[in-house]
Amino acid sequence: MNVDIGNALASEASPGVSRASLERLDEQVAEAHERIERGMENAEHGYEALNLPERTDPDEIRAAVEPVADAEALVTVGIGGSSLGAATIVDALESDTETVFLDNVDPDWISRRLESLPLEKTAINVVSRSGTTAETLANFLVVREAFDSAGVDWTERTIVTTGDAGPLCDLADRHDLPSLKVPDGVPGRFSALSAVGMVAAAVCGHDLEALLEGAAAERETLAGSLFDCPAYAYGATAYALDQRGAGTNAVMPYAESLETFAEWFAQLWAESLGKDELGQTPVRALGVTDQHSQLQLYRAGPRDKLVTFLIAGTNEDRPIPETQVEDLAYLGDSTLGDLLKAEFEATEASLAAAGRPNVRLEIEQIDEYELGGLLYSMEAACVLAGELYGVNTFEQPAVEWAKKATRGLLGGGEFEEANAVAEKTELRVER
Ligand SMILES: O=P(O)(O)OC[C@H]1O[C@H](O)[C@H](O)[C@@H](O)[C@@H]1O
Repeated sequence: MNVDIGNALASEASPGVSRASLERLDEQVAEAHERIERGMENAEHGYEALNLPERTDPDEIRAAVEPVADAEALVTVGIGGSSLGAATIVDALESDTETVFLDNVDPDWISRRLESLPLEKTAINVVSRSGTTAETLANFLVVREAFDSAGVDWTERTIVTTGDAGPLCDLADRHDLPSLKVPDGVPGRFSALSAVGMVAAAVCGHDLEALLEGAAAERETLAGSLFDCPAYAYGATAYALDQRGAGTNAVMPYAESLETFAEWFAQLWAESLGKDELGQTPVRALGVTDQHSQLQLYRAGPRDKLVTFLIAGTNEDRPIPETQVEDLAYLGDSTLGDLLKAEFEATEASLAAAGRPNVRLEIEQIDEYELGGLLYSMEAACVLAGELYGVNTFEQPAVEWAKKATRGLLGGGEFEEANAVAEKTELRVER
Protein backbone atom coordinates (compact mmCIF):
# COMPACT_ATOMS: atom_id res chain seq x y z
CA MET A 1 0.00 0.00 0.00
CA ASN A 2 1.17 3.49 -0.75
CA VAL A 3 -0.06 6.65 0.93
CA ASP A 4 -0.13 10.23 -0.30
CA ILE A 5 -0.61 12.77 2.51
CA GLY A 6 0.16 15.86 0.40
CA ASN A 7 -3.41 17.14 0.50
CA ALA A 8 -3.42 17.02 4.30
CA LEU A 9 -0.51 19.46 4.64
CA ALA A 10 -1.23 22.85 6.22
CA SER A 11 0.01 24.53 3.00
CA GLU A 12 -2.91 22.89 1.15
CA ALA A 13 -5.73 22.45 3.62
CA SER A 14 -7.37 23.74 6.74
CA PRO A 15 -7.25 21.97 9.06
CA GLY A 16 -3.90 20.67 7.91
CA VAL A 17 -0.60 19.63 9.42
CA SER A 18 2.61 21.47 8.62
CA ARG A 19 5.73 19.65 7.52
CA ALA A 20 7.47 20.97 10.67
CA SER A 21 4.71 19.56 12.90
CA LEU A 22 4.96 16.21 11.15
CA GLU A 23 8.69 16.19 11.78
CA ARG A 24 8.07 16.90 15.49
CA LEU A 25 5.38 14.21 15.58
CA ASP A 26 7.89 11.81 14.02
CA GLU A 27 9.79 11.74 17.33
CA GLN A 28 6.63 10.36 18.99
CA VAL A 29 6.23 7.93 16.09
CA ALA A 30 9.74 6.60 16.74
CA GLU A 31 8.89 6.01 20.42
CA ALA A 32 5.55 4.44 19.52
CA HIS A 33 7.27 2.16 17.03
CA GLU A 34 9.63 0.91 19.73
CA ARG A 35 6.66 0.21 21.99
CA ILE A 36 4.88 -1.64 19.18
CA GLU A 37 7.93 -3.74 18.32
CA ARG A 38 8.36 -4.60 22.01
CA GLY A 39 4.70 -5.58 22.28
CA MET A 40 5.02 -7.78 19.20
CA GLU A 41 8.21 -9.40 20.46
CA ASN A 42 6.65 -10.21 23.83
CA ALA A 43 3.37 -11.35 22.26
CA GLU A 44 1.48 -8.79 24.38
CA HIS A 45 -2.29 -8.61 24.13
CA GLY A 46 -3.28 -6.70 21.00
CA TYR A 47 0.23 -6.13 19.67
CA GLU A 48 0.24 -9.85 18.96
CA ALA A 49 -2.23 -9.16 16.12
CA LEU A 50 0.62 -7.64 14.12
CA ASN A 51 2.40 -11.03 14.27
CA LEU A 52 -0.45 -12.83 12.49
CA PRO A 53 1.23 -12.97 9.06
CA GLU A 54 3.82 -15.34 10.56
CA ARG A 55 1.50 -17.08 13.02
CA THR A 56 -1.50 -18.03 10.90
CA ASP A 57 -1.35 -21.52 9.42
CA PRO A 58 -3.23 -21.74 6.09
CA ASP A 59 -2.98 -25.55 6.03
CA GLU A 60 -4.83 -25.81 9.32
CA ILE A 61 -7.62 -23.58 8.01
CA ARG A 62 -7.88 -25.50 4.73
CA ALA A 63 -8.04 -28.82 6.65
CA ALA A 64 -10.90 -27.50 8.81
CA VAL A 65 -12.97 -26.51 5.77
CA GLU A 66 -12.28 -29.76 3.90
CA PRO A 67 -15.58 -31.41 4.98
CA VAL A 68 -17.52 -28.60 3.25
CA ALA A 69 -15.41 -28.43 0.11
CA ASP A 70 -18.57 -29.00 -1.99
CA ALA A 71 -20.32 -25.90 -0.55
CA GLU A 72 -22.03 -23.63 -3.05
CA ALA A 73 -22.98 -21.17 -0.32
CA LEU A 74 -21.51 -20.11 2.99
CA VAL A 75 -23.40 -18.57 5.86
CA THR A 76 -21.14 -16.87 8.40
CA VAL A 77 -22.65 -16.29 11.81
CA GLY A 78 -20.70 -13.68 13.75
CA ILE A 79 -20.76 -9.99 14.55
CA GLY A 80 -18.28 -7.09 14.67
CA GLY A 81 -14.72 -8.35 14.52
CA SER A 82 -16.01 -11.88 14.08
CA SER A 83 -17.69 -10.99 10.80
CA LEU A 84 -16.33 -7.83 9.20
CA GLY A 85 -12.83 -9.09 8.37
CA ALA A 86 -14.17 -12.17 6.61
CA ALA A 87 -16.83 -10.08 4.85
CA THR A 88 -14.22 -7.57 3.68
CA ILE A 89 -12.09 -10.32 2.15
CA VAL A 90 -14.84 -12.25 0.39
CA ASP A 91 -16.69 -9.14 -0.78
CA ALA A 92 -13.51 -7.77 -2.33
CA LEU A 93 -12.58 -10.95 -4.22
CA GLU A 94 -14.35 -12.88 -6.96
CA SER A 95 -15.80 -16.29 -6.13
CA ASP A 96 -18.57 -18.60 -7.26
CA THR A 97 -19.54 -19.31 -3.65
CA GLU A 98 -22.51 -17.31 -2.44
CA THR A 99 -21.75 -15.69 0.91
CA VAL A 100 -24.15 -14.48 3.55
CA PHE A 101 -23.12 -12.77 6.79
CA LEU A 102 -25.64 -12.98 9.60
CA ASP A 103 -24.49 -10.07 11.76
CA ASN A 104 -27.90 -8.78 12.77
CA VAL A 105 -30.90 -10.27 14.53
CA ASP A 106 -33.63 -8.66 12.44
CA PRO A 107 -36.05 -11.60 12.17
CA ASP A 108 -37.53 -10.71 8.74
CA TRP A 109 -34.11 -10.32 7.24
CA ILE A 110 -32.77 -13.55 8.77
CA SER A 111 -35.78 -15.51 7.51
CA ARG A 112 -35.44 -14.13 4.00
CA ARG A 113 -31.71 -14.86 3.91
CA LEU A 114 -32.18 -18.44 5.07
CA GLU A 115 -35.02 -19.08 2.63
CA SER A 116 -32.80 -17.99 -0.27
CA LEU A 117 -30.04 -20.52 0.52
CA PRO A 118 -29.68 -24.07 -0.88
CA LEU A 119 -29.16 -25.53 2.62
CA GLU A 120 -28.00 -28.97 1.51
CA LYS A 121 -25.14 -27.22 -0.34
CA THR A 122 -24.51 -24.56 2.33
CA ALA A 123 -21.70 -24.49 4.89
CA ILE A 124 -22.01 -22.76 8.27
CA ASN A 125 -19.12 -20.72 9.66
CA VAL A 126 -19.78 -19.73 13.29
CA VAL A 127 -17.33 -17.25 14.75
CA SER A 128 -17.19 -15.76 18.22
CA ARG A 129 -14.03 -14.99 20.12
CA SER A 130 -15.81 -14.98 23.50
CA GLY A 131 -18.29 -17.67 22.52
CA THR A 132 -20.94 -15.78 24.48
CA THR A 133 -22.19 -13.01 22.15
CA ALA A 134 -26.00 -13.20 22.32
CA GLU A 135 -26.65 -12.22 18.68
CA THR A 136 -24.25 -14.83 17.33
CA LEU A 137 -25.43 -17.63 19.56
CA ALA A 138 -29.10 -16.85 18.89
CA ASN A 139 -28.53 -16.74 15.14
CA PHE A 140 -26.61 -20.00 15.23
CA LEU A 141 -29.53 -21.68 17.01
CA VAL A 142 -31.89 -20.28 14.37
CA VAL A 143 -29.65 -21.50 11.53
CA ARG A 144 -29.40 -24.97 13.10
CA GLU A 145 -33.16 -25.17 13.36
CA ALA A 146 -33.53 -24.18 9.69
CA PHE A 147 -31.11 -26.97 8.71
CA ASP A 148 -32.98 -29.47 10.92
CA SER A 149 -36.31 -28.45 9.36
CA ALA A 150 -34.85 -28.94 5.88
CA GLY A 151 -33.56 -32.39 6.88
CA VAL A 152 -29.91 -31.35 6.51
CA ASP A 153 -27.46 -32.47 9.20
CA TRP A 154 -25.90 -29.19 10.36
CA THR A 155 -23.19 -31.02 12.31
CA GLU A 156 -21.78 -32.18 8.96
CA ARG A 157 -21.67 -28.66 7.58
CA THR A 158 -20.49 -26.47 10.47
CA ILE A 159 -17.05 -25.03 11.25
CA VAL A 160 -16.56 -23.20 14.54
CA THR A 161 -13.94 -20.57 15.30
CA THR A 162 -13.82 -19.51 18.95
CA GLY A 163 -11.68 -19.11 22.06
CA ASP A 164 -10.34 -21.79 24.40
CA ALA A 165 -13.46 -21.96 26.54
CA GLY A 166 -17.07 -20.82 26.60
CA PRO A 167 -20.47 -22.03 25.39
CA LEU A 168 -19.50 -22.16 21.71
CA CYS A 169 -16.36 -24.14 22.49
CA ASP A 170 -18.46 -26.59 24.59
CA LEU A 171 -20.95 -26.93 21.78
CA ALA A 172 -18.22 -27.67 19.23
CA ASP A 173 -16.83 -30.35 21.56
CA ARG A 174 -20.26 -31.87 22.18
CA HIS A 175 -20.97 -32.27 18.47
CA ASP A 176 -17.37 -32.96 17.48
CA LEU A 177 -17.36 -30.07 15.01
CA PRO A 178 -14.22 -29.02 13.16
CA SER A 179 -13.00 -26.06 15.15
CA LEU A 180 -10.30 -23.47 14.93
CA LYS A 181 -9.00 -21.23 17.64
CA VAL A 182 -9.14 -17.45 17.75
CA PRO A 183 -5.45 -16.79 18.43
CA ASP A 184 -4.53 -15.62 21.93
CA GLY A 185 -3.83 -11.94 22.31
CA VAL A 186 -5.74 -10.94 19.17
CA PRO A 187 -8.88 -8.81 19.67
CA GLY A 188 -11.69 -9.54 17.20
CA ARG A 189 -11.32 -6.38 15.15
CA PHE A 190 -7.63 -7.20 14.58
CA SER A 191 -8.24 -10.85 13.66
CA ALA A 192 -9.03 -10.70 9.92
CA LEU A 193 -5.73 -12.38 9.10
CA SER A 194 -6.41 -15.38 11.34
CA ALA A 195 -8.97 -18.19 11.09
CA VAL A 196 -11.59 -15.59 12.03
CA GLY A 197 -11.33 -13.89 8.65
CA MET A 198 -9.79 -16.69 6.64
CA VAL A 199 -12.20 -19.61 7.04
CA ALA A 200 -14.66 -17.82 4.76
CA ALA A 201 -11.82 -17.02 2.35
CA ALA A 202 -10.80 -20.69 2.31
CA VAL A 203 -14.35 -21.91 1.61
CA CYS A 204 -14.50 -19.43 -1.27
CA GLY A 205 -11.23 -20.81 -2.65
CA HIS A 206 -9.10 -17.72 -2.15
CA ASP A 207 -5.32 -17.80 -1.91
CA LEU A 208 -4.61 -17.73 1.83
CA GLU A 209 -0.85 -17.69 1.39
CA ALA A 210 -1.07 -14.57 -0.78
CA LEU A 211 -3.21 -12.78 1.84
CA LEU A 212 -0.57 -13.50 4.48
CA GLU A 213 2.35 -12.69 2.17
CA GLY A 214 0.86 -9.29 1.37
CA ALA A 215 0.47 -8.62 5.09
CA ALA A 216 4.01 -9.85 5.80
CA ALA A 217 5.39 -7.45 3.19
CA GLU A 218 3.72 -4.53 5.01
CA ARG A 219 5.06 -5.77 8.33
CA GLU A 220 8.53 -5.31 6.80
CA THR A 221 7.78 -1.63 6.20
CA LEU A 222 7.12 -0.84 9.90
CA ALA A 223 9.89 1.57 10.80
CA GLY A 224 10.73 4.31 13.27
CA SER A 225 9.67 7.16 10.97
CA LEU A 226 6.34 8.00 9.41
CA PHE A 227 8.22 9.13 6.32
CA ASP A 228 9.45 5.57 5.75
CA CYS A 229 6.28 3.62 6.52
CA PRO A 230 2.96 4.09 4.68
CA ALA A 231 0.90 2.61 7.53
CA TYR A 232 2.43 4.95 10.09
CA ALA A 233 2.18 7.91 7.69
CA TYR A 234 -1.57 7.31 7.56
CA GLY A 235 -2.03 6.71 11.30
CA ALA A 236 0.03 9.75 12.27
CA THR A 237 -1.66 12.04 9.73
CA ALA A 238 -5.16 10.99 10.78
CA TYR A 239 -4.19 11.58 14.43
CA ALA A 240 -2.62 14.97 13.66
CA LEU A 241 -5.68 16.05 11.67
CA ASP A 242 -8.00 15.02 14.50
CA GLN A 243 -5.89 17.08 16.92
CA ARG A 244 -6.42 20.05 14.59
CA GLY A 245 -10.19 19.69 14.32
CA ALA A 246 -10.86 16.93 11.80
CA GLY A 247 -12.81 14.80 14.25
CA THR A 248 -14.45 12.85 11.43
CA ASN A 249 -12.69 10.49 9.06
CA ALA A 250 -14.76 9.68 5.97
CA VAL A 251 -13.35 6.61 4.29
CA MET A 252 -14.24 6.46 0.62
CA PRO A 253 -13.07 3.50 -1.45
CA TYR A 254 -13.42 3.88 -5.22
CA ALA A 255 -14.49 0.28 -5.82
CA GLU A 256 -17.84 -1.31 -5.15
CA SER A 257 -16.13 -4.46 -3.90
CA LEU A 258 -14.26 -2.48 -1.24
CA GLU A 259 -17.37 -0.99 0.34
CA THR A 260 -17.21 -3.56 3.15
CA PHE A 261 -13.63 -2.47 3.82
CA ALA A 262 -15.02 0.89 4.96
CA GLU A 263 -17.30 -0.97 7.42
CA TRP A 264 -14.39 -3.01 8.74
CA PHE A 265 -12.29 0.14 9.07
CA ALA A 266 -15.10 1.88 10.94
CA GLN A 267 -15.13 -0.76 13.67
CA LEU A 268 -11.32 -0.82 13.85
CA TRP A 269 -11.04 2.95 14.22
CA ALA A 270 -14.09 3.51 16.44
CA GLU A 271 -13.66 0.69 18.96
CA SER A 272 -9.90 1.03 19.18
CA LEU A 273 -9.57 4.80 19.52
CA GLY A 274 -12.93 5.93 20.92
CA LYS A 275 -12.12 6.15 24.62
CA ASP A 276 -11.13 8.66 27.33
CA GLU A 277 -13.20 11.24 25.38
CA LEU A 278 -10.76 10.93 22.48
CA GLY A 279 -10.98 9.37 19.04
CA GLN A 280 -11.94 10.22 15.48
CA THR A 281 -15.39 9.29 14.16
CA PRO A 282 -15.19 7.01 11.12
CA VAL A 283 -17.78 7.54 8.41
CA ARG A 284 -18.43 5.09 5.57
CA ALA A 285 -18.65 6.43 2.05
CA LEU A 286 -18.30 4.97 -1.43
CA GLY A 287 -16.92 6.47 -4.61
CA VAL A 288 -18.41 7.37 -7.03
CA THR A 289 -21.86 6.81 -5.50
CA ASP A 290 -21.46 9.21 -2.59
CA GLN A 291 -20.11 12.01 -4.77
CA HIS A 292 -23.79 12.51 -5.48
CA SER A 293 -24.83 12.32 -1.85
CA GLN A 294 -22.19 13.36 0.70
CA LEU A 295 -19.64 15.34 -1.30
CA GLN A 296 -21.48 18.65 -0.93
CA LEU A 297 -21.00 18.41 2.85
CA TYR A 298 -17.39 17.29 2.58
CA ARG A 299 -16.44 20.23 0.38
CA ALA A 300 -18.61 23.01 1.82
CA GLY A 301 -19.74 21.90 5.27
CA PRO A 302 -17.89 22.34 8.56
CA ARG A 303 -14.10 21.98 8.43
CA ASP A 304 -14.17 18.97 10.72
CA LYS A 305 -13.42 16.15 8.31
CA LEU A 306 -10.57 14.20 6.85
CA VAL A 307 -11.51 12.32 3.69
CA THR A 308 -9.57 9.10 3.17
CA PHE A 309 -9.71 7.90 -0.43
CA LEU A 310 -8.84 4.33 -1.29
CA ILE A 311 -8.06 3.57 -4.90
CA ALA A 312 -7.14 0.35 -6.63
CA GLY A 313 -6.25 -0.56 -10.18
CA THR A 314 -9.34 -2.10 -11.78
CA ASN A 315 -9.06 -5.79 -12.62
CA GLU A 316 -11.48 -5.66 -15.51
CA ASP A 317 -12.55 -2.76 -17.69
CA ARG A 318 -15.56 -2.20 -19.90
CA PRO A 319 -15.84 0.22 -22.81
CA ILE A 320 -18.69 2.70 -22.80
CA PRO A 321 -20.69 2.06 -26.02
CA GLU A 322 -20.76 4.86 -28.58
CA THR A 323 -23.90 6.89 -29.09
CA GLN A 324 -25.19 9.33 -31.72
CA VAL A 325 -26.26 11.80 -29.03
CA GLU A 326 -23.83 14.67 -29.52
CA ASP A 327 -23.55 15.71 -25.87
CA LEU A 328 -22.68 12.15 -24.88
CA ALA A 329 -20.20 11.49 -27.66
CA TYR A 330 -17.20 12.09 -25.35
CA LEU A 331 -18.19 9.05 -23.29
CA GLY A 332 -17.82 6.76 -26.29
CA ASP A 333 -14.05 7.32 -26.28
CA SER A 334 -13.76 6.10 -22.72
CA THR A 335 -14.20 3.03 -20.57
CA LEU A 336 -16.04 2.75 -17.26
CA GLY A 337 -12.58 2.42 -15.68
CA ASP A 338 -11.53 5.75 -17.25
CA LEU A 339 -14.70 7.34 -15.91
CA LEU A 340 -14.13 5.96 -12.41
CA LYS A 341 -10.54 7.24 -12.44
CA ALA A 342 -11.52 10.66 -13.75
CA GLU A 343 -14.28 10.97 -11.15
CA PHE A 344 -11.85 10.09 -8.36
CA GLU A 345 -9.23 12.57 -9.58
CA ALA A 346 -11.84 15.28 -9.99
CA THR A 347 -13.25 14.69 -6.51
CA GLU A 348 -9.83 14.65 -4.89
CA ALA A 349 -8.95 17.88 -6.69
CA SER A 350 -12.26 19.47 -5.77
CA LEU A 351 -11.60 18.90 -2.07
CA ALA A 352 -8.03 20.11 -2.40
CA ALA A 353 -9.16 23.24 -4.26
CA ALA A 354 -11.52 24.00 -1.37
CA GLY A 355 -8.70 23.42 1.13
CA ARG A 356 -10.32 20.30 2.61
CA PRO A 357 -7.81 17.74 3.93
CA ASN A 358 -7.74 14.39 2.22
CA VAL A 359 -5.39 11.44 2.04
CA ARG A 360 -5.00 8.89 -0.70
CA LEU A 361 -4.41 5.17 0.00
CA GLU A 362 -3.36 3.22 -3.09
CA ILE A 363 -3.28 -0.49 -3.76
CA GLU A 364 -2.13 -1.91 -7.07
CA GLN A 365 -5.16 -4.08 -7.68
CA ILE A 366 -7.82 -5.93 -5.78
CA ASP A 367 -6.30 -9.32 -5.10
CA GLU A 368 -5.37 -11.40 -2.06
CA TYR A 369 -1.84 -10.01 -1.79
CA GLU A 370 -2.84 -6.36 -1.92
CA LEU A 371 -5.85 -6.91 0.34
CA GLY A 372 -3.75 -8.68 3.00
CA GLY A 373 -1.36 -5.73 2.87
CA LEU A 374 -4.18 -3.19 3.14
CA LEU A 375 -5.78 -4.86 6.17
CA TYR A 376 -2.42 -5.19 7.91
CA SER A 377 -1.46 -1.59 7.16
CA MET A 378 -4.68 -0.21 8.55
CA GLU A 379 -4.30 -2.27 11.70
CA ALA A 380 -0.73 -0.99 12.13
CA ALA A 381 -1.95 2.57 11.47
CA CYS A 382 -4.58 2.12 14.15
CA VAL A 383 -2.14 0.70 16.70
CA LEU A 384 0.19 3.64 16.03
CA ALA A 385 -2.67 6.14 16.39
CA GLY A 386 -3.63 4.47 19.70
CA GLU A 387 -0.09 5.02 20.98
CA LEU A 388 -0.18 8.66 19.93
CA TYR A 389 -3.56 9.23 21.61
CA GLY A 390 -2.33 7.31 24.67
CA VAL A 391 -5.44 5.11 24.83
CA ASN A 392 -5.78 1.38 25.37
CA THR A 393 -6.33 0.41 21.75
CA PHE A 394 -7.24 -3.18 22.43
CA GLU A 395 -10.18 -2.91 24.83
CA GLN A 396 -13.79 -1.89 24.32
CA PRO A 397 -15.30 -1.45 27.81
CA ALA A 398 -18.04 0.89 26.59
CA VAL A 399 -19.54 -1.86 24.41
CA GLU A 400 -19.96 -4.13 27.43
CA TRP A 401 -22.49 -1.85 29.13
CA ALA A 402 -25.25 -2.35 26.57
CA LYS A 403 -24.43 -6.06 26.32
CA LYS A 404 -25.13 -6.43 30.05
CA ALA A 405 -28.31 -4.34 29.85
CA THR A 406 -29.59 -6.54 26.99
CA ARG A 407 -28.87 -9.70 28.95
CA GLY A 408 -30.62 -8.31 31.99
CA LEU A 409 -33.71 -7.43 29.92
CA LEU A 410 -33.90 -10.96 28.54
CA GLY A 411 -33.67 -12.53 32.01
CA GLY A 412 -30.10 -13.72 31.47
CA GLY A 413 -29.02 -12.65 34.99
CA GLU A 414 -29.07 -9.69 37.38
CA PHE A 415 -27.52 -6.71 35.64
CA GLU A 416 -28.11 -3.26 37.11
CA GLU A 417 -27.50 -1.77 33.65
CA ALA A 418 -30.91 -3.13 32.62
CA ASN A 419 -32.62 -0.76 35.12
CA ALA A 420 -31.58 2.22 33.02
CA VAL A 421 -34.02 1.09 30.33
CA ALA A 422 -37.01 1.59 32.66
CA GLU A 423 -35.57 4.89 33.88
CA LYS A 424 -35.60 6.51 30.44
CA THR A 425 -36.78 10.15 30.36
CA GLU A 426 -39.67 10.67 27.94
CA LEU A 427 -40.75 13.79 26.10
CA ARG A 428 -43.03 12.33 23.49
CA VAL A 429 -44.74 14.11 20.63
CA GLU A 430 -47.46 11.90 19.20
CA ARG A 431 -49.57 12.25 16.07
O1 LIG B 1 -16.24 -12.48 18.77
P1 LIG B 1 -17.24 -12.13 19.79
O2 LIG B 1 -16.76 -12.43 21.18
O3 LIG B 1 -18.57 -12.76 19.52
O4 LIG B 1 -17.44 -10.58 19.76
C1 LIG B 1 -17.98 -9.92 18.65
C2 LIG B 1 -17.90 -8.42 18.80
O5 LIG B 1 -18.72 -8.04 19.86
C3 LIG B 1 -18.35 -7.14 20.85
O6 LIG B 1 -19.46 -6.43 21.30
C4 LIG B 1 -17.15 -6.28 20.67
O7 LIG B 1 -17.39 -4.93 20.88
C5 LIG B 1 -16.51 -6.46 19.34
O8 LIG B 1 -15.19 -5.99 19.43
C6 LIG B 1 -16.48 -7.92 18.94
O9 LIG B 1 -15.80 -8.04 17.73
